[in-house]
Amino acid sequence: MINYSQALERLSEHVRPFRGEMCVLAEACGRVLAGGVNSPIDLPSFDHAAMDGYALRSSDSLAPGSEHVVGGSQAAGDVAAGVMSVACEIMTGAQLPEGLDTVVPVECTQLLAQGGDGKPARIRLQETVMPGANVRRAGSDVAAGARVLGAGLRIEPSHVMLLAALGVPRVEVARQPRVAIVCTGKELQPDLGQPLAQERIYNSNGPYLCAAVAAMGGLVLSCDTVDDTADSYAEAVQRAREAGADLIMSTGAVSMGRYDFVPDTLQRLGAELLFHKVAMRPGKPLLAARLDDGALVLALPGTPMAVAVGFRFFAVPVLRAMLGMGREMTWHANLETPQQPRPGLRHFLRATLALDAEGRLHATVAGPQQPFRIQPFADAGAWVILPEDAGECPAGTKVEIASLHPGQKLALASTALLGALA
Ligand SMILES: Nc1nc2c(c(=O)[nH]1)N[C@H]1C(S)=C(S)[C@@H](COP(=O)(O)OP(=O)(O)OC[C@H]3O[C@@H](n4cnc5c(N)ncnc54)[C@H](O)[C@@H]3O)O[C@H]1N2
Ligand code: MOO
Repeated sequence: MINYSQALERLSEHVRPFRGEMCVLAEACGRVLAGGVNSPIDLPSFDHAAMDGYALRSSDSLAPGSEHVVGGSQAAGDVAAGVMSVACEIMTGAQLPEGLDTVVPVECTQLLAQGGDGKPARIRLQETVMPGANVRRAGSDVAAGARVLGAGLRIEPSHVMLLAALGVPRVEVARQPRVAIVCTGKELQPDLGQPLAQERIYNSNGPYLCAAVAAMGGLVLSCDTVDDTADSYAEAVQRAREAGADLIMSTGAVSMGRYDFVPDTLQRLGAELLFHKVAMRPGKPLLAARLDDGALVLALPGTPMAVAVGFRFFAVPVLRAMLGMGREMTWHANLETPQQPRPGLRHFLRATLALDAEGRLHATVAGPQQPFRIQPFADAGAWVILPEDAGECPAGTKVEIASLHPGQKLALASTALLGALA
């Protein structure tokens, strides 16, 4: 049986990063940059005041008690005043008049005289002002031409703020992977609003995969529920292929049972089998294949945690590679709960994370890890990954961890210590 690393490598050989396409900024959140972005402008684009007050010349006295004639007023959005040789009333965000280079906050001044228009005419400084104080220099955040975001970055709201500030109206992003989902099983009830017949179960894998694909930045083309016949499955795969799927994910019918028709059906469709059965728990019966038009098929075992593991540790790397995102960072934590994994299998365990007072990360593996149980998955914050040769793992063992949710950063269990770790 193939091990996890070999299986992933075999799959990855068939994935190339997708071409880029232009996307307007308003729709770019969650998309992945296909190329780096350089700043077209300085940010800020002009020297401006950081406080409401008065702009001064640092060549004049800035000592407490010094008096200054105020010769104008400048607000954010005002066209720059010409060269000034006396103080100027100024508002936060306003351009500094040429010749002035320092701003004193209004509360650090005393108003001595007003003009007929009610505007300040003369002030006295009450505190020492440092030359250059309270001025935000042009380019001090971002210099024109600087690389601000790199290719492979998933665009988050913070990136949208930066790109908007730079006046970037659209960005080049990787084309979204098109994913079709096929859930097999005559026991499945896809309509969640309907009461269950005694012999049926709600289809939870389908909605999970739809949500997970979308969270990873993929495009769900379809989510079919089909019965336990090879023909229905073949037709659903064929439909997905014709719709232009890059990745077809099915659930169920891939193990040893009488109705486990997936391997034979894919072969009948002319697919190249990449592997079937991976030395891991849960999700061992997983199968990967490639159709002759290049679409990849991940046939996940139907058990809910086999689907979760298959998605997180096979589909996510594939989608990342299609999106040009590169490999994920590896994180580690101290194991809180001793484990005796079965030798030769890679184990993926649902766990919660917490930080201790010294900032060390600890992982507590949820009690029994039966693969049909969904509640511990919903309660978890991360996966603990034990390699095939982990041996006995006492408490305190340093273990690899991965974020529970695809496309998401690690979430800590302790609400007091919620942190951005990745
Ligand atoms: N004799 C053996 N039996 C089994 C083996 C084995 O090695 N030898 N492997 C077990 C393992 S491990 C798994 S995982 C399952 C995988 O079986 P299938 O891929 O054929 O999946 P199904 O039998 O169709 O379903 C398994 C389980 O999951 C439920 N299910 C299926 N689809 C959904 C869905 N969309 N939403 C919610 N739940 C779903 C289904 O009702 C079954 O309970 O095989 C073991 N057997
Ligand atoms: O792959 Mo299975 O999920 O261990 O029952």
